[in-house]
Amino acid sequence: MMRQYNFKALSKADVNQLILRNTDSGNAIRESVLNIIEEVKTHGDDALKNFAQKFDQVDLKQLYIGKEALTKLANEIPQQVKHAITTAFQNIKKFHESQTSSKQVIETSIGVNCWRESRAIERVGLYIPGGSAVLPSTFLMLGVPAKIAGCKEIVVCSPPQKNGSVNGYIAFVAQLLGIEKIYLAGGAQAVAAMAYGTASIPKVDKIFGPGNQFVTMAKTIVQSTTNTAIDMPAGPSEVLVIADETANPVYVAADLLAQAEHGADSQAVLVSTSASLIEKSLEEVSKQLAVLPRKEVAAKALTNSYTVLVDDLEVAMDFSNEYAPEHLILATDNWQLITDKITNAGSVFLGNLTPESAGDYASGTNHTLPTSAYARSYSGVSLDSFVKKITFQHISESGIKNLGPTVEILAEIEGLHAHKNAVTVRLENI
Ligand SMILES: NC(=O)c1ccc[n+]([C@@H]2O[C@H](COP(=O)([O-])OP(=O)(O)OC[C@H]3O[C@@H](n4cnc5c(N)ncnc54)[C@H](O)[C@@H]3O)[C@@H](O)[C@H]2O)c1
Ligand SMILES: N[C@H](CO)Cc1c[nH]c[nH+]1
Ligand SMILES: [Zn+2]
Repeated sequence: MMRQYNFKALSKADVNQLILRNTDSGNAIRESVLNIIEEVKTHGDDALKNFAQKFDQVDLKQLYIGKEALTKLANEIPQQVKHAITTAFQNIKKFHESQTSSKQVIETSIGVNCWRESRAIERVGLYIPGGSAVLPSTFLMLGVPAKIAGCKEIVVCSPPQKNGSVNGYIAFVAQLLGIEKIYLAGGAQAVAAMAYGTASIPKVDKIFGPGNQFVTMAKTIVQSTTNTAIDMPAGPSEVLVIADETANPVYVAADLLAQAEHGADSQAVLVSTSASLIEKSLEEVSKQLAVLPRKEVAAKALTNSYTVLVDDLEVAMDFSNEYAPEHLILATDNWQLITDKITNAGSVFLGNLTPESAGDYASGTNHTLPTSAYARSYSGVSLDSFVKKITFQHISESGIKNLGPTVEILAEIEGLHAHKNAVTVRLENI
C-alpha cells in the first residue's frame, strides 16, 4: 500500500530518491540491454527471432505482418470499437494539425532576411508497447503526428502476441494511418533493430515511443552510440494528483489506480492539503483495487507510491515542480489559482471532471510523455518531435554592405581570417 509522508519531513534529496525508485536494478538492466543490442547488431533477424522465443514465447517464421493480414485482422474487430478508435484518431489529428507553424521571415538588419522551415524527419521508428497490455492508443499517439509531419518511411515495431501476430485493434489503427506493415519485435531488441537495421527491419533516423525499463534503457543507449535520435525517456507511467478538500476521494483513487495498473514499476503520488481527503482516498483505493482485473500489477505499483500531506496548494505545487510528474492532475475547484505556478510536468489535467484517462486515449493531447523527472527538461511527443526546423537566410547587396563589417571584426578577433575573407571578397566586388 502507499507510503505516507508529511512534506515537512521530506528534503529535496528524499523527493529525488522517491523518483528514482528503480535504481537498484538499473545496472542489471543496463548490462542485459547492452548484450541484447550487441546480439542484434551481430546476428540481425536471427537474434530478433531468438529473443521473440526467449521473452515473448513465440516461434516466428516471419518478422512482420503485411497489408493483407492487417486488413483481415482489422475487419474482425467490433463496430463500436472501430467507432471509438476513429473518434480518438480524429481528436488527436485535430490537436496535432493545429501545431503546424507558418513561415515567418524576419529582417534582422537591412537586407538580411532570416527564417525557419520545417522538414519532416525522413525515416522514423515507432515502438508500440505490447508486453503486459497491448496499446493501440500509443500507435495513434505516434502515428498521427508522424503522418501529419510527412515522414516518408514509418517503421512500426511491437512485440508479437502469443499467436505470432498483432491484435486487431493495432491492425485497425494501421489501416486508419495507411501503414502497411508491422514488425513483430519487442523490447530492447526492437530498439536495436531500428537503430542498426537488420535484413528485415530498416534503420531509422529517430525512434519514438514508450516502453518498459528495457525499452527505455535501449533508447538511451542507442542515442549515445549511434546517429539515431530518440524522442525522450518515456518509461513506466506516473501520476501526481494535487487535491484539496474540494476533491472527490472516489475520483482521486480512480486516477491513482489508472496509472498504477500500467505496470508494477508505475508510480502514483497524492499530494494533499487535507489529511481527511488522504484518508478517504486511501480507503477508496483499497475498495477499487479489490475489483480491478489487474489488481496484482496495481498493488505492486502502489508499494512504489506515496501520499504527502502539505500545508497549502502552493507548497503542493512546489513539491510537484520538484517531482516533475509525467501527468499532473489538479483535483481542486481552485485549479485556476495555481495553474500559473506549474513549471515542470508532462501533461496537466485541470479540475475534478478531467480524468487523466481522457488524455491517455481521446481528448487529443499526446500521451507519450517524459517520466522519471525528465519533464524538468523534455516535452511530450508533438508534431515538432517529427520535424527538424531548418534555418534559412538571404542577404542582398545592401545587406552585405550593412552587416559585412560586423562579421569582419568578429572573425578578426577570433583569428579566423578565412571567415573574414569570405565577406571581404564580396564587399570588394560590389
Ligand atoms: N511514458 C509514457 O508515455 C508511456 C505511455 C504508455 C505506456 N507506458 C509504459 O510502457 C510500459 C509498457 O511495458 P510492457 O512491459 O507492458 O511492454 P513493452 O512492449 O515495453 O515491453 C515488452 C517487451 O519487454 C521485453 N522483456 C520482457 N522481459 C524482459 C527481460 N527480462 N529482459 C529483457 N527484455 C525483456 C520483451 O521483449 C517484451 O516483448 C509500461 O511500463 C507503461 O507504464 C509509458
Ligand atoms: N498512461 C500512459 C502513459 O503513461 C498511456 C496509456 C496508454 N493506454 C492507456 N494509457
Ligand atoms: Zn494510462
